[in-house]
Amino acid sequence: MLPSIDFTTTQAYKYLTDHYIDVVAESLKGLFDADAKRFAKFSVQFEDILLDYSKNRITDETLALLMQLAKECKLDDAIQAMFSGEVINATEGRPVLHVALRNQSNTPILVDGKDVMPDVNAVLDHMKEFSNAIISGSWKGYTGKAITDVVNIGIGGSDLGPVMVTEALKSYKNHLNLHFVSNVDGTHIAETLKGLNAETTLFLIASKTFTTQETMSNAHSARDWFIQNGGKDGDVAKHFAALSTNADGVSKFGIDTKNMFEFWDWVGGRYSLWSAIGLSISLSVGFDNFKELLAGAHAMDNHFKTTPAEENLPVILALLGVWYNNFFEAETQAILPYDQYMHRFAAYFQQGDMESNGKYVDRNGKKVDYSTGPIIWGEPGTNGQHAFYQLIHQGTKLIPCDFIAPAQSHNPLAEHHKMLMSNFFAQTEALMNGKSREEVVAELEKAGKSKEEIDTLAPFKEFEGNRPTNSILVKLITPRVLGSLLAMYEHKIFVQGIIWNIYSFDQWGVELGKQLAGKILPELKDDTTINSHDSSTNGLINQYKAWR
Ligand SMILES: O=P(O)(O)OC[C@H]1O[C@@H](O)[C@H](O)[C@@H](O)[C@@H]1O
Repeated sequence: MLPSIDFTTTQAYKYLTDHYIDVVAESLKGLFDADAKRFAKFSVQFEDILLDYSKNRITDETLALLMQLAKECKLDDAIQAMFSGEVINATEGRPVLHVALRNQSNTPILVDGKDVMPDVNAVLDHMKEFSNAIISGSWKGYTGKAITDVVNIGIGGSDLGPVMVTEALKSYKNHLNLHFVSNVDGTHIAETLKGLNAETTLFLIASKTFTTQETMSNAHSARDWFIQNGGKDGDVAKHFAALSTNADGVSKFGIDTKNMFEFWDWVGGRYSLWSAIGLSISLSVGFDNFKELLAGAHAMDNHFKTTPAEENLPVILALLGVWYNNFFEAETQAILPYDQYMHRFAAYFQQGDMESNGKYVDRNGKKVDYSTGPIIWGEPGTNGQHAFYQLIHQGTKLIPCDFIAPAQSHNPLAEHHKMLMSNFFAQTEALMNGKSREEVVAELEKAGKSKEEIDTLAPFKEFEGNRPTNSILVKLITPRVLGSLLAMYEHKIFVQGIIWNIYSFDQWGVELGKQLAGKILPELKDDTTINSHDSSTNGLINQYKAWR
């Protein structure tokens, strides 16, 4: 059982409410001027990851109060409850044990009194054996040729993680061509299959439930394509594998359960890249690198479980997020990786964070009267700079940003990486310091502008600064570092869910749309005029029918 505490009734929350008034009056620039040790004080290193959170609108007291808040919300008990396999996903009646999937120290983790580690390890062994066979070419397609292309068919958590990681680790990639099909829009699979050869293509049907409409439709279309292109029913086993918790569904589809890579209902979809759902990752970068990814996550799990809150990366990030979300009323959180390989990182955590903490009902079933999960968004730097940073610098909204960058590049071309990094450093400095009226005026004077021109232009060129950022500087994006980074954000989300007293591991909010689509689909079969909905929905459906 998770503790259930309304964080707005804690002592710490009351103190933070008063303390906020003082902090709002402070400038980050002033806080840095007043304390030469601010960076040393507000930064923490874990292996090859340095988190600098000094450019946040906090003081020693803020941090102490946020830590007190975590304590009053019984965060330690909640962490203990998750790692020990308690049923903390209460609305689905399940434990939450993605940490078991990367539990490289193999300590027993019990679910209903049974250690899950032997099963976890057996699937990892199966993934290793299969990956090696496909990569080495010893696994042959139906005409005796080796596999050249792998198509992962899945959506949500069965897509976003594998896509993001295979992109982030592209420099570790082998000769296999990876493709990902998620959208039910036929364009996605049709465009993917163009140019593929059925003799050398392997399909991974990735679905925890094996019932998801998009994935099942794409899987059936893939099988039809396979048969139309020369494969026989009996050849399916050589070209289709399933990653799922649903053995019945898999065999009904016609995939040999020998080619099924199992996982369990205690793995949430958006936390499943560490499970069999990660098979595409293992195929793309090799099993050893996949294992390194798991090892990095495991190291972060241990850090999260055992490190005092003051030094604990996920806890610090989470509490800073609460500070902005609930006191500064920030609505969003930007994730800005200065690494092209990580271009799907923010998209991945859109699901990770927003599906976990986008809830307005607390763990007592009551509607909350405070703000919960933020809107997560972001694009890689420097592209974002030339698109939406205007609003971050001079807009009316406060947008806390996480800047992430590797000190070393996998592609050290000429001056590229230095240029990239100069932007990474410059942006957080600019957001913090801004540019005062005096500086603007001096610059315009130097450029020879008249007094009148200066008076007109100056307000537009001023930056008030004081905009908070975290800098996450890593040595190099390796599988291990990536694993740690991902686990760091996962645990951040967990901590915030505990503070906000919500259930972070269900996703009932995605069901209603699915249900209604299920009702509407039969209505689209023929051209009968529809009048069973509101006038807008009827009007749209009927116009669609007229135009199709
Ligand atoms: O892996 P499945 O069962 O096909 O589910 C895919 C996705 O389906 C969505 O409906 C869920 O909201 C996601 O959490 C999930 O990842």
